[in-house]
Amino acid sequence: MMSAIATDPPRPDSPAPEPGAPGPVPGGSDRSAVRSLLRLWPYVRPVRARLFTAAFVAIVASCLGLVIPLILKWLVDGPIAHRDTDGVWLGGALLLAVGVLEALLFGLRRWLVARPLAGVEARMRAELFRHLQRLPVAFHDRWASGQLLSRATADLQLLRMFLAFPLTFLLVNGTTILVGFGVLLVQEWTLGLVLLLPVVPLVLLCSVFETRYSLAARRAQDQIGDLTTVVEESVLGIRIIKGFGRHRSQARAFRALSHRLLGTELRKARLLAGIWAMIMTLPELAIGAALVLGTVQVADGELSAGTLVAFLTTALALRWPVESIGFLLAMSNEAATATDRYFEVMDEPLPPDAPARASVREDPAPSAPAADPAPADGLRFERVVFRYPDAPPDAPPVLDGVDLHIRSGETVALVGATGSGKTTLTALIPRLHEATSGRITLDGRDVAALTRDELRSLVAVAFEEPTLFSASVRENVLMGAESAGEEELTRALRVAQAEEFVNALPQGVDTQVGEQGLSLSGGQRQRLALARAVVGRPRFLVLDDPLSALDVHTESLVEAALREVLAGTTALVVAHRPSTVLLADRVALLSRGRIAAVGTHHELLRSSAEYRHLMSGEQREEER
Ligand SMILES: Nc1ncnc2c1ncn2[C@@H]1O[C@H](COP(=O)(O)OP(=O)(O)OP(=O)(O)O)[C@@H](O)[C@H]1O
Repeated sequence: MMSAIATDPPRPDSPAPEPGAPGPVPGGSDRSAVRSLLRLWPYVRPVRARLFTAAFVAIVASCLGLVIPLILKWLVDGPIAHRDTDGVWLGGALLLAVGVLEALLFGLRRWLVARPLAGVEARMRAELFRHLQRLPVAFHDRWASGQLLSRATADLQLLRMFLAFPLTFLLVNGTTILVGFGVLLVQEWTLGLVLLLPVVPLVLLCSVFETRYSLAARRAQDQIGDLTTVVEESVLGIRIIKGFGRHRSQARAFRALSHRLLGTELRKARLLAGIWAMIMTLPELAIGAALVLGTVQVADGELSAGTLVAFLTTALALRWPVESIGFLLAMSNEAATATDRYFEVMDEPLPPDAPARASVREDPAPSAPAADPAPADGLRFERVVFRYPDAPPDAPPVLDGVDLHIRSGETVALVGATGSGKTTLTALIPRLHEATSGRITLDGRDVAALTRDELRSLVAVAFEEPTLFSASVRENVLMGAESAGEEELTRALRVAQAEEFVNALPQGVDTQVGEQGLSLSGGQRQRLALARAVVGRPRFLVLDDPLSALDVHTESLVEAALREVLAGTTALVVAHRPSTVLLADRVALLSRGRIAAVGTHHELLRSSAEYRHLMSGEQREEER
């Protein structure tokens, strides 16, 4: 994955804007938080009954709070005015009962939503992970890993919080405000209208706030992704950082990013503080005005003291629902942004399993009839062109018409200058990248027409940079062929000359080799990766310089064992060293995007100056 800073999909590696600068928001001006949030419905659907029940319970609980002013009115105008002690006790008991019931109902609401919403979060995370696993390598080349991590963690947490809290409470508080104003207008409509006065300016302010806050929220969430990338790279690259004494520059990069994030968070806080100040001040002013007017009306005998008490208590009970709107909107905005970020990844189309491209091709190769595939035709590249999707448009393709036939059972070494496209060519066989044009056939079958499973069962790969997972040696090797038994595992380890060092590990093949196999040496990791490639006795084997990290002695031992494996398979082996080249029956020279020469090692030494130059190490050896 790229080390990069992301803000603007679909190029998540574009630089983040400066703090304060308007950040890009997906969908541009027509982005709607509601439309974004509606996309969560398929995930919420299975738990809708619980969510609606919880919302209903919360509405009942919240509206119960509005009964308290009515009891107070009855208390003031009735028992208190008539000095009826029993009535006062009854009123007190009623108030207590309503309060306790309200608390119990809010507790029930929380119980109702907690488990289902954790389930929604887990399901969304699992689907994101599954999608990420199936997205093509080109996608992962483009996206910074921290951006993906933050989507899978922080953004999904935000979504769960939104579903648990703001979603319900926007509904609950909205209903409470409506019912409350209804009660106020019924009690004394003139005073009710005074309280309604701030509504228009508040709605306008909220809509301005929403637009500004969503920009800041998007920027903050992208910056968290950038920060995650830096932390992840600093941890994974700790050896390089220490080896080159780069702590300070890494710390500087981290500080710069966290400073940007701080700026964005402060902007969010300022926006929130502004809207909150308005949301708190305007209703307070209206309540103050209503209090003065109401007191005058009571003094004039136009209004009972109980009604005024009930009116003001209802108005005060509505303070929290009104005041909460600001941060509920803020949280909803962040959730909408998190939803956008989540679906940016989920909307990335998956490559079709077996594209129709192969079957509708206009120029089928005569050597590979689709209806009757030639058995044991080996591996063929036919006019294969490949250009990286993110390469500049004027750059020449990395592969520009590769033609090569590796006969069944043959091993061909692929040789070329560094950067000539050898790794790229090998990556096209298991379709880690799709060829831009041309085709690759395995025993006459176009790889583009094979399903991923078929392809994986035919081809095994080992790359120069061996990746091991935090699992046991056994699990790492058997990843190459899950059905392989103990015998196959031992054979594969023997071929890769890994048996001895694996047996010396504390728990042998059951030893956990840690994240990226960091507890093993480079050569040991490379041998386990090689064992993984050969364990399933694949029909086609693709090895990208698999012995580069081995010492000369181990290399010759691995080569001797590998010869046996290669004898029974069709293989393409990227080779930098003459010793690896000698494993092959023939050598193909990749130059300027094409196969410039094919022949045995000695034929090419005679006929190709470029090959002689590349193999000059061996020449020196021969001279010696
Ligand atoms: N993900 C990518 N996006 C764009 N260009 C890429 C990408 N990966 C590799 N390239 C470019 O493609 C070209 C071929 O790279 P490749 O890794 O296939 O070369 P190679 O022959 O295997 O090199 P080496 O011998 O050094 O391993 C290089 O110019 C490289 O910069």
